[in-house]
Amino acid sequence: MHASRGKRLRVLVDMDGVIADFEGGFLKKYRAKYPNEPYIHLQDRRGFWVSTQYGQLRSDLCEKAMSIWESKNFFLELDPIPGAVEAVKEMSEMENTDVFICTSPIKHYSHCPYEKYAWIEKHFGHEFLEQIILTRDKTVVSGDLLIDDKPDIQGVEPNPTWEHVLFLACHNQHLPPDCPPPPPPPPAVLGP
Ligand SMILES: Cc1cn([C@H]2C[C@H](O)[C@@H](COP(=O)(O)O)O2)c(=O)[nH]c1=O
Ligand SMILES: [Mg+2]
Repeated sequence: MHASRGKRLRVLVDMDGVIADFEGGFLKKYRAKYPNEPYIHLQDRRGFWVSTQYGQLRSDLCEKAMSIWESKNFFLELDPIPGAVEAVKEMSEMENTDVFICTSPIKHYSHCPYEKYAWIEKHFGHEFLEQIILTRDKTVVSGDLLIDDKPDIQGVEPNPTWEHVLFLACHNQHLPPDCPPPPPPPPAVLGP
């Protein structure tokens, strides 16, 4: 459809959970730093926010979880999701197609923005640095498709130009297709 109108297809590809293994990298480093604390197996992950689910497990674990991705080298040392780098490179070489990496940095900015750039350079090469979009609000970015593992992508623009393609991840694989995420469960009631 786009090619017949002479228009190029613009694909926005998320980074964490789509091309970089945020969940696997988190769990590995969390268990190494807090070997005596409880943790959540990847198959038991529910909901986009790791910090929220760890906070539900025990309130102080929310901050412990956050300390992992706020640490130096967390983002830089993430493994690629198997096949993802190759797939994005292939897509970026397709005719009439422009690919951008569209990723949200954390607000604790000491390491994350730099490391996201360094990760892209390491896995895609220097040229690909032209194709990075760092934003906390993906709704204001224009594109045709946004491939992203977050089920609900919200921001100031109520009608983004892109169509959201939900990328399968451990935290969203139980959601029914095309449905908004369920509300969070009520806090667990602890016995006496
Ligand atoms: C799970 C989780 C993630 N974050 C941060 C980590 C990343 O910087 C963004 C997610 O970026 P994406 O572009 O939407 O993939 O969010 C966080 O702060 N807390 C969490 O629990
Ligand atoms: Mg993501």
